[in-house]
Amino acid sequence: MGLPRFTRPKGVSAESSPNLYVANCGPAVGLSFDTIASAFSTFGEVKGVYAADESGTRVIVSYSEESSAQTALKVLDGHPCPELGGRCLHIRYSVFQPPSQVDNLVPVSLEASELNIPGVYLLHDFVTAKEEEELLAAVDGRPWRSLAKRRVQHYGYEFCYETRNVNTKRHLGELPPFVSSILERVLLFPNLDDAANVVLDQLTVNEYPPGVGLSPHVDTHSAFEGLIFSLSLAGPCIMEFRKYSEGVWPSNPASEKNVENSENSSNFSRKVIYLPPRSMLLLSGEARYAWHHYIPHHKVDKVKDILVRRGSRRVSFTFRKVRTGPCQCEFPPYCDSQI
Ligand SMILES: O=C(O)CCC(=O)C(=O)O
Ligand SMILES: [Fe+2]
Repeated sequence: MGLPRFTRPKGVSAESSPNLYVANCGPAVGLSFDTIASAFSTFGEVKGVYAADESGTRVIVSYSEESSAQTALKVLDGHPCPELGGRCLHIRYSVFQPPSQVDNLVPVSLEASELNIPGVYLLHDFVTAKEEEELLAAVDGRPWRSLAKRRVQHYGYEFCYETRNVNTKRHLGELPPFVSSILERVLLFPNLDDAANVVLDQLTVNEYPPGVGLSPHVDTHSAFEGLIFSLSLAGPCIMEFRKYSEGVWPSNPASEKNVENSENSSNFSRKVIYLPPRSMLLLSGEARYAWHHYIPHHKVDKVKDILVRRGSRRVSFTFRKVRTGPCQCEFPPYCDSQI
């Protein structure tokens, strides 16, 4: 049984609720959940008794009616309870805790192969710490454009966030010299069928402050070709992949907002990977065309039971090839060129 999402209120004067946080009570002091439910049912119908935390000495008693919780609190708080071996309970109203910012509930993979999504690859230490420093210095020497929550730079072609597309008629010029060695190195990526065809001509640099992520999206099929490379620098993050059942995936940015923090994940599969600094992610095939990618807006991520702080910033370099004709991918339900 997972822990319920009810906790002890922070202040003393919490609002009344049908859920009680009961301390000095639980399996670790010899009281089973059934015994506790039976004692508390004197005051009304008990919906459930749950561990409040891992201690075994604090429980949540959940009543059907708020009035039952009020009576139980009045009678039992600070008084010995004869039905519980005379124990003196400490009771407060409990409050509903929204889903944790940190605990994503989906285990975070360290390797792309664990995800079982065709077309996702991750290479660790794609650049050295020195190269990372140089790349950061290079972009910090160029003008940033401020968006609502993060800063961006575009090279090759500008990406327009309103249309989620690029104006192919407005070429901004070659990609800057400071990424030349990266462009050469991506050709050596072990998972490319036809390296000769990889001529990346668009670069978006994103700078995320702590707690800022990116809404779930698929890079527009008609805007970019099939390979998307993303280099993570300066700070880590996690990336979630979502595959929506056909027909329910959000087809426009406005509806994406509604699903961003959706608890109702029955409409999509979720997989999560950890992106350490200096790693290069490749999205291709199904991963690029049919899965949304999403960076949760966390300051801290839970990775294999370890809390990993995002750092003062994360800077990503996303390399793509601008598409000149319609997309003819094998994923028509997800393709803006084929709907
Ligand atoms: O920051 C990243 O790694 C991903 C950026 C991204 O998905 C995008 O620019 O479309
Ligand atoms: Fe993207």
